[in-house]
Amino acid sequence: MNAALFPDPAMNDAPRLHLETLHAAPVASAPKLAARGLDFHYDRFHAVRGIDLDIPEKRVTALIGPSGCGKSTLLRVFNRIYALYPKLVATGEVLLDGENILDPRYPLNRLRSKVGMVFQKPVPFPMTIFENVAYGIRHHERLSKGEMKDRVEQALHQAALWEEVKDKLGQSALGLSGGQQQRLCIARAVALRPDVLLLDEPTSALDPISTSRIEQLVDDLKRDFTIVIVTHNMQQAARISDYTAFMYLGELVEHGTTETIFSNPSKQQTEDYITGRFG
Ligand SMILES: Nc1ncnc2c1ncn2[C@@H]1O[C@H](COP(=O)(O)OP(=O)(O)OP(=O)(O)O)[C@@H](O)[C@H]1O
Repeated sequence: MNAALFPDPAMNDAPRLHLETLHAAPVASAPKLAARGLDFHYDRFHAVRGIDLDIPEKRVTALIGPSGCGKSTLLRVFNRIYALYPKLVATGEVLLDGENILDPRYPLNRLRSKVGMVFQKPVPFPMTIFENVAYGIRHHERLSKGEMKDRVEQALHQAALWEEVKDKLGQSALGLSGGQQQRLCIARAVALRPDVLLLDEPTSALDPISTSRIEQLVDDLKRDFTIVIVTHNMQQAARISDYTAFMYLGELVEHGTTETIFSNPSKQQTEDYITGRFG
């Protein structure tokens, strides 16, 4: 299905979870990220099957589906992280701005700077808050001390963490709360100024208040980044995503605007899942 033909939910004034028919203009631009005939094998296990999916630019796309359906695998293929391990094979294409990132000639360094990832459990490096953010930047760019300071501050602002840490940048990141650590991981990712942010269940280890801060943050970040988020939480998908893709047993069952998927899905399986009849 082609997201370019979908109405653009972000152009609609209706608040989230207000499930009305949209009358917004279609998204005209080419997708930022797209899977074409994508398959993935863990050795002999065929985990992702024939996925065709368009991810629109500067929008939030949620990947939902029951445990083991391949959401995290698909997300990991989007930044070729699987390439670190033997016997893991992706075939087909993942196009980032039209270029196939699965092509081994696509430089991994470039990919890492364009596609950032945040994992389920926040894992700060055992170093200072400042160094956590600066570390990745040093791998990709040569900045003066002043430029680095500005860049770290900007990333911490973008991750809505600056006010809480500005007076303790030299302290260990391990002393932050779980929610703060996750925002630090988001700061680390956005500090590289990627085009795409992949979030793998970023709130599943967090309390409700931290979860709501991250959700608000995701809504803010989509001004600057294309976001793909894996979530088990249907309410969360409905609250924060513009598009939703429902997967089952490695296949993409249905993909559309979040309003359509939640109010008027075309497949029975989708309806059963979002209404909690299975999964
Ligand atoms: N490293 C691995 N080696 C072999 N099989 C794996 C590996 N990782 C995942 N799988 C299998 O691939 C399938 C998809 O897993 P994946 O983690 O992508 O699902 P998921 O939808 O993200 O699940 P969950 O919601 O529980 O995190 C599952 O059947 C899983 O057992």
